[in-house]
Amino acid sequence: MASTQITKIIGTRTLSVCNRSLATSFFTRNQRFHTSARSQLPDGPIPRKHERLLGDVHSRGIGVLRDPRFNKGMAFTLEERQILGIHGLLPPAVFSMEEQVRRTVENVRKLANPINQYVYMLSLLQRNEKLFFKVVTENVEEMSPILYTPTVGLACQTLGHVYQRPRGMYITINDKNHIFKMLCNYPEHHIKAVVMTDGERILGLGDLGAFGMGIPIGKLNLYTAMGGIPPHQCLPVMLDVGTNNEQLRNQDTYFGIRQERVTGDQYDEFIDEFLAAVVHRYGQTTLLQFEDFANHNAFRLLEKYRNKYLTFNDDIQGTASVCVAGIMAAMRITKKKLPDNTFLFFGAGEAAIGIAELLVTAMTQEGMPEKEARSKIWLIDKAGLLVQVGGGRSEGASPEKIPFLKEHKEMNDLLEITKHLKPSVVVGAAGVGQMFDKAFLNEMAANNERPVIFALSNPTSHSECTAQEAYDHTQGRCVFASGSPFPPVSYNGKTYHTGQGNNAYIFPGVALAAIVASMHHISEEVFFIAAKVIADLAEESDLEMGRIYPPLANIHEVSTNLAAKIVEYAYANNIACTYPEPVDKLAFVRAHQFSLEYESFVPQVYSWPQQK
Ligand SMILES: NC(=O)C1=CN([C@@H]2O[C@H](COP(=O)(O)OP(=O)(O)OC[C@H]3O[C@@H](n4cnc5c(N)ncnc54)[C@H](OP(=O)(O)O)[C@@H]3O)[C@@H](O)[C@H]2O)C=CC1
Ligand SMILES: CC(=O)C(=O)O
Ligand SMILES: [Mg+2]
Repeated sequence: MASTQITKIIGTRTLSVCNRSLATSFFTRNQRFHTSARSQLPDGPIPRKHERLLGDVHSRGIGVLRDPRFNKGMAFTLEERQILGIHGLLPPAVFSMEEQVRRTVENVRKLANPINQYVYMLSLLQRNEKLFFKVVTENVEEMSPILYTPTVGLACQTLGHVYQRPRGMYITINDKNHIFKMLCNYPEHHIKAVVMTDGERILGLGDLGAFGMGIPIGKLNLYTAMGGIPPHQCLPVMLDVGTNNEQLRNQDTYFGIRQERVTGDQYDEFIDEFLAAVVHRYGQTTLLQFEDFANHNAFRLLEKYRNKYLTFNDDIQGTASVCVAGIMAAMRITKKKLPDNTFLFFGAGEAAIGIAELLVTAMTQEGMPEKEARSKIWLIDKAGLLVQVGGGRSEGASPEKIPFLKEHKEMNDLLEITKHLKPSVVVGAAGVGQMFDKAFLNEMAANNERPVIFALSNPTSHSECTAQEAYDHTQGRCVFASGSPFPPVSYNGKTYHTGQGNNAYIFPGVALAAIVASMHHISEEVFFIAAKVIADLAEESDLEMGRIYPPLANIHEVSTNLAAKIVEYAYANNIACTYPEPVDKLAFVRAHQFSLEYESFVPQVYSWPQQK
């Protein structure tokens, strides 16, 4: 023969059938085939670790259809059906992925009830992963309210009914001292990101215990749909230490441990052990995202671990970033500089304090001394305005509130405070719905030509006001954003598409960068960079229609560009461990993203160059 014919095989299943070693390499390299891998592979039996990894890959026949990572439903071609031994197991028609996407969207629309839509989509994920992510990514504005806020809140509240199949890991306080062994039960070996919650502050819905698992699952679905992070690299975790929600504990469908929350040293040791076990199992640069922990744990755990692990708190830092981005973009409408404003926060928790701190950074970058920047920011908590009152208040204030305490008389009525302080920017982040009423919004409009009003609390039922209310009661002059999405608003013959001030604009891009660059840790500066990138990506046409964020429909591209900027920062500041440094950061990021297209299972033939 003039040239040696070999088979280049695309598609892990066929590959595994022909050559186990090659399949191992193929799979561990994120489904990118390298011919050079052949010589690097050890002979003999594949180590146990890979055996499990390849467990499903060996199967032909019905197993292919039952594995969501490889199933294409009726998109398998006749040739593939024959090769894989599934011919006859499907109806004869062959549909394209585009047809499948269209039909899925139609089916979702037919289900008017959001929770049914959520269940439908999650069962698609459990059936056909590629199709799920293709549908969500290409229809993100329509799908995000179903898979994320507000419906995910409802899904968490009813998770006992909605639960279908295992996803992620449930680790309880009773598993202390065994967590590493438990992690070894997880079938994926290449986890790069863990999103975990203990369920104590789920959105604005309070303590939902183990039902809070809906949130890490939802966030990680967005990692892939909005950031292109491969789903097999993501692990959602519920850290179940009990729940203080007695009603929930007594529900017959409740599936968490039925006891009050464990606190103190036991809790801390549990979290410590979990984090150490994760990095022991998956490596020091595994990203650890804290999500929806209660305030009393969130701040201190962030302080404890921020320089020890690759970690961030989404509710504090991600929210800060997206809100400051929104405020910066809003300044292009109000024509003010940040230091020209008075900021008032309704709420002084994770979200509000995180935003306030990043605002201080932003104002100091504009040349304002820190003390003066802090003087521009006022916060309200359950006890009213954060004031010092002869030092009495500071005794009770948590450490993160102290830098914002003011020497001022006590006040606790939002309207009175607004009349008195005349803020130009108000941010609602207390998790209490309907606090921005007509009188309050009228007052904001009376004091400002373009009042900036953010109603960040989630889900929609906890939003401080609706978009329609904000426009109606400010004569259409407000600059509005909300944590949960609102449909377009009509006021005085004009339609406004309001922006979603949600950390979903931040965490997929930050996580993508952290993963691909194997960042050592995530500094505060990363969130400031992210805020600037997102603020700049809002175009004049967005601002004109009332939207201070780039359209959610573009979020995959937005996250990709954001990640590239952060990767650049990471290499410039020596916190990237991936070697060598890529020249083209954007191309580097794209090369790591999950492909939304089906892979072919048909072997392709090519020739080696003729040997002389
Ligand atoms: N849009 C987004 O991307 C995000 C939105 N959020 C939303 O923000 C909300 C708050 O979250 P988070 O900051 O983490 O929660 P926290 O529990 O940390 O903070 C809540 C804050 O609101 C204050 N508060 C509660 N009730 C009242 C009241 N009746 N009057 C005045 N203040 C009150 C609390 O006061 P005290 O300190 O006295 O207890 C606390 O300061 C939630 O709805 C959450 O969904 C959160 C993260 C991201
Ligand atoms: C969006 C989010 O993280 C929250 O509401 O908690
Ligand atoms: Mg959250």
